[in-house]
Amino acid sequence: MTQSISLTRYLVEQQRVHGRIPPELRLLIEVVARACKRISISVNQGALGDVLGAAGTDNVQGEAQKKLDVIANEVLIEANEWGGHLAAMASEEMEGIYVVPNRYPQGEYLLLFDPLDGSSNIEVNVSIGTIFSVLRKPENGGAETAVEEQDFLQCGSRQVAAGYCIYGPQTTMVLTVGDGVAMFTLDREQGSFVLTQENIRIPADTKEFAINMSNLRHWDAPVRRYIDECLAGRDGPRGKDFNMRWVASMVADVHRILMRGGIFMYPWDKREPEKPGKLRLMYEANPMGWLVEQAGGAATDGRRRILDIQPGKLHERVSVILGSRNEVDRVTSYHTK
Ligand SMILES: O=P(O)(O)OC[C@H]1O[C@](O)(COP(=O)(O)O)[C@@H](O)[C@@H]1O
Ligand SMILES: [Mg+2]
Ligand SMILES: [Mg+2]
Repeated sequence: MTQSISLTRYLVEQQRVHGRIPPELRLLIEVVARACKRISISVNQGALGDVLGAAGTDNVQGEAQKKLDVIANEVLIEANEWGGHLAAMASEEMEGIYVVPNRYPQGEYLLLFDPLDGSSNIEVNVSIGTIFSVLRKPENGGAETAVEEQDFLQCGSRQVAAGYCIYGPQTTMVLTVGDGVAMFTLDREQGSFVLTQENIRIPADTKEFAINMSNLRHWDAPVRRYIDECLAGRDGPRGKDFNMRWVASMVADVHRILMRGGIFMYPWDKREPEKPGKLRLMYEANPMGWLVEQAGGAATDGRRRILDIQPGKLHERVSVILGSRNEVDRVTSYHTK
């Protein structure tokens, strides 16, 4: 019988054998994974646990919060604030950054998260997830300097770890520390994440696209052209039929793309022209963009590599095109030519 490898063992090997991550980062990822296990329990309780429905509050983006958005946010903060690995956290559900209180040991990392992605799917029992990104606190004055929002405004290419946990038929954590993408499935009997796939690769070509088609009339010409060509199928310029999937949980759509390829798009559209996109750069597009690149795919906003975008603010939005490399390159070329 082959021995199963837990997330903890995988991370210890990344640290000790391969020297890819320092011990503090390993411990930080383990705490995030523990928090995700806790969130998974709440998600599974559903109607039994009084966790469904609206929280009755709005977040900083003016979106109505679900009870689970708030619960997941609290779980992540409580699990991480006393561990000693973090200087501060930022979340989709909090307007400003959360600086680790000085009664707890201070660390060198910054953690960003979308505590519950795909909130519109909570009540209908469709996959949702937690997305996270880890940056290093910039060395702009030593460990004693107070951390500020400005410290978070780093390009995605500076991430030191990123991942998501999807709460679906299985609870699965997908992670990169910059050396490929690994997947861990939660073994509920053992209570631990077990390595179930390493070195995930996204095929360069695909016949599957993911976009919210109801926004078609609002799209810009390059996106419209790309989708029109897909819809024309084998009779059109692409010479092949395409399939469409849209879960409306970015975690679930990206997970499918990591497992079997595809392209995901949430582009800029004319409804709110001053808004660059719907999705958030720092805790949705950056971690997902890095995972996809680490699996051999690509991620752009139509013109720029997502990971090269310099954020101007914490909750910055961005247009997102990611997945199978040849398709992303094609849509990007439609924008730039
Ligand atoms: O409802 P729409 O417009 O299809 O948008 C779906 C997209 O919005 C999101 O739900 C936004 O994330 P949140 O649920 O964290 O706000 C993505 O996960 C998803 O891809
Ligand atoms: Mg989200
Ligand atoms: Mg969310």
